[in-house]
Amino acid sequence: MEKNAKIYVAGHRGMVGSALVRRLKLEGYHNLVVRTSQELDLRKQVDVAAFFETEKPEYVLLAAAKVGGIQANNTYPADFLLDNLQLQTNVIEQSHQHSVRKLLFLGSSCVYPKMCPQPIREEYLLTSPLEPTNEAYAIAKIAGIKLCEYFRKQHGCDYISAMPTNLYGPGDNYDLANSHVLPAMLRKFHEAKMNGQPEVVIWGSGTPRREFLHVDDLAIACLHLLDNYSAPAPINVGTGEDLTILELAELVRNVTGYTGNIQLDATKPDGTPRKLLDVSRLRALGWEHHIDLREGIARVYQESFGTVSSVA
Ligand SMILES: NC(=O)c1ccc[n+]([C@@H]2O[C@H](COP(=O)([O-])OP(=O)(O)OC[C@H]3O[C@@H](n4cnc5c(N)ncnc54)[C@H](OP(=O)(O)O)[C@@H]3O)[C@@H](O)[C@H]2O)c1
Ligand SMILES: C[C@@H]1O[C@H](OP(=O)(O)OP(=O)(O)OC[C@H]2O[C@@H](n3cnc4c(=O)[nH]c(N)nc43)[C@H](O)[C@@H]2O)[C@@H](O)[C@H](O)[C@@H]1O
Repeated sequence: MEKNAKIYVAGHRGMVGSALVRRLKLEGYHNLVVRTSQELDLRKQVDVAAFFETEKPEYVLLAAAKVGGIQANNTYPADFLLDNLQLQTNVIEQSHQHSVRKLLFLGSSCVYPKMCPQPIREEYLLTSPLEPTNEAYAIAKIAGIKLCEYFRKQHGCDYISAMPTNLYGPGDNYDLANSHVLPAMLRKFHEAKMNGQPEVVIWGSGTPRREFLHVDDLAIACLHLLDNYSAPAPINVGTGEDLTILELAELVRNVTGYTGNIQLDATKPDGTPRKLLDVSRLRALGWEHHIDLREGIARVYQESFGTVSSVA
């Protein structure tokens, strides 16, 4: 991308969108277009069309979405399917209508089948059933991947799809009911330490394995893909390393300096047993992650809770 290119970052106040804006500015891109959801509800087709007609962006980074952790996905499946289908379809269609030069669509590792061989290669998409707790969100994301693929096939549009693993970083959601596991654990362990609580309860069996990537590493990967990737297939973005939820809890306990016990709540769902991404395709393009998980958690803990980690 040229440094003066007009770039629309959809979802710029979110965790991913704000990381993209920080990285774009750092790399000297200054012609950025942004709108909050209050200013432009991307679910409204007419408003999205008017926005593209006025702004005519050259590049689109689609980081707006309805996002949440396992419980939010499982509780509000109609919202997750409908909101995401509407907003992504409007943005992708209007990008075509207004001759956007390149679009990056953000999917998620949950698009892959529940019982995928590990590590997950991009070609495993749509080979067997999805994990039920996030089926609605995954179906919306698969529709987005396919819409990008089909616009490329039918109209020659340079639309690409990145599949990030579970992300964390500045600007994460810390709501205990709707957040992802890492921000939830940071908050739970921090509050337990501050309040002198004897135990912290974490959800499920503790045995599912997850892979975590700092959102600043993701932002670098996204810009790298915009310059170096042009193909219909989605491309995985992750570290290629995972750990169990119980191991993660021990890591977060250690970072926060909490000394109490960890209790498991088996009434809560585990979700998919494992979703480790095969990141060889992206590595072959010259990208590697830089932020180690322990270092990243310590950094986020300090930024979000104003507390220096005991192990940083
Ligand atoms: N978080 C993860 O672990 C993770 C993992 C893999 C992939 N991803 C993908 O990364 C992308 C961004 O996720 P995130 O974690 O950054 O989510 P987030 O922090 O919740 O941010 C989402 C953003 O989307 C915007 N948005 C939502 N509904 C909208 C609407 N109707 N109209 C306009 N804007 C709307 C919001 O804008 P306002 O702030 O203005 O309301 C918000 O800033 C998503 O596509 C997600 O699938 C995330
Ligand atoms: C990246 C996102 O991943 C999401 O799946 P998924 O990794 O299971 O989402 P998380 O909500 O991060 O949960 C990951 C694992 O951590 C366990 N866990 C333990 N304690 C907690 C807690 O306090 N809060 C939360 N949230 N989990 C907790 C949870 O049961 C699950 O096994 C999908 O639902 C989304 O669609 C999206 O793809």
